[in-house]
Amino acid sequence: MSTVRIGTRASVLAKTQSELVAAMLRERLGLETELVEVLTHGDRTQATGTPISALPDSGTGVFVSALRDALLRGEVDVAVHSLKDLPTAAPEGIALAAVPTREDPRDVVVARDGLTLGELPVGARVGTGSPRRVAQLHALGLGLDVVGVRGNVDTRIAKVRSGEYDAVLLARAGLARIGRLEEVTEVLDPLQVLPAPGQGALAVECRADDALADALTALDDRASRAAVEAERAVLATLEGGCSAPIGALAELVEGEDGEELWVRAVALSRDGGLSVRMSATGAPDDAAGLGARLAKEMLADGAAELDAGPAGPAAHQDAATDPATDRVHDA
Ligand SMILES: NCc1[nH]cc(CCC(=O)O)c1CC(=O)O
Repeated sequence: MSTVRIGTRASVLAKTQSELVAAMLRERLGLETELVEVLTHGDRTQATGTPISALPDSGTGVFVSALRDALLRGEVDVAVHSLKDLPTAAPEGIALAAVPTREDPRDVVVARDGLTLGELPVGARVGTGSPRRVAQLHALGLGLDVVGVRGNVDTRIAKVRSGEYDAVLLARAGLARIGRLEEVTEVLDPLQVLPAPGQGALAVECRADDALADALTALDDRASRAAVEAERAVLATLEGGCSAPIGALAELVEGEDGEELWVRAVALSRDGGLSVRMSATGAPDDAAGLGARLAKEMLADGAAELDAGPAGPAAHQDAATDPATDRVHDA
């Protein structure tokens, strides 16, 4: 077979993730690979300084669509994304060929002086562009001053080093992949801060009609796929009924009758003052059904009303992300 062209964004994290998938293709399938950098709409606006909120397609998938376009145009054969950045709608002509083994999905704190969130003084400046993180930070009740931040992982950490922020929140997975785990000063318990649906997982896409789709299933991890299917079903169903920030995490656990999928989810008001939190267990092969049912219960239990309240502090920050998730803000 000829060389597999893997489309990637130009950021360090994106290239590292694409190289990870390239290595799997070489080692497991004996394929030759080549990384092809695709400049996305989001990357261009970052360079020019235009806020993402000012873009016509602000909301979902600013960083995703350019890679998919390159795939559909035949310029690349594989696209690698952070799964949490994908819109829930399935794209025409593109297959989610593999979800490789997921990294630790939890959020982490990178704070000055090795501090945890609980050790930061009242009024400390904590940077995040994610409404999900903003709402959950407020819900902790620590009196933190939550402020918007943009830029890639490096830039965000640098803002703690320079003293501009006392701390930033990031996905552990991104730091693990770029070899910066030593920056972490606290790993957040999902009981307090639930990650974004799909966080820590990669999405390996190809053209639906490409013979490569079959071969790529060798990269798929069953447990990771089941977990993210449940989380994304929670997200898709909640999105249908509210625009509140959402966290969700599913894990395979050993139940009385064998393997079970355990899903936890939260929807919050933007200021974190109100939340609907639920969990459920079910069969891993009904992951999407499980997630959808959980989300419907959440909507019935008040999640549908969450976005009706007055806009909280999240309304004042840089709207760098989709209202409900971490999608769109720069990796
Ligand atoms: N939305 C940005 C984004 N998309 C994926 C990751 C990290 C890697 C991952 O979650 O798989 C990040 C950065 C972050 O949230 O800290």
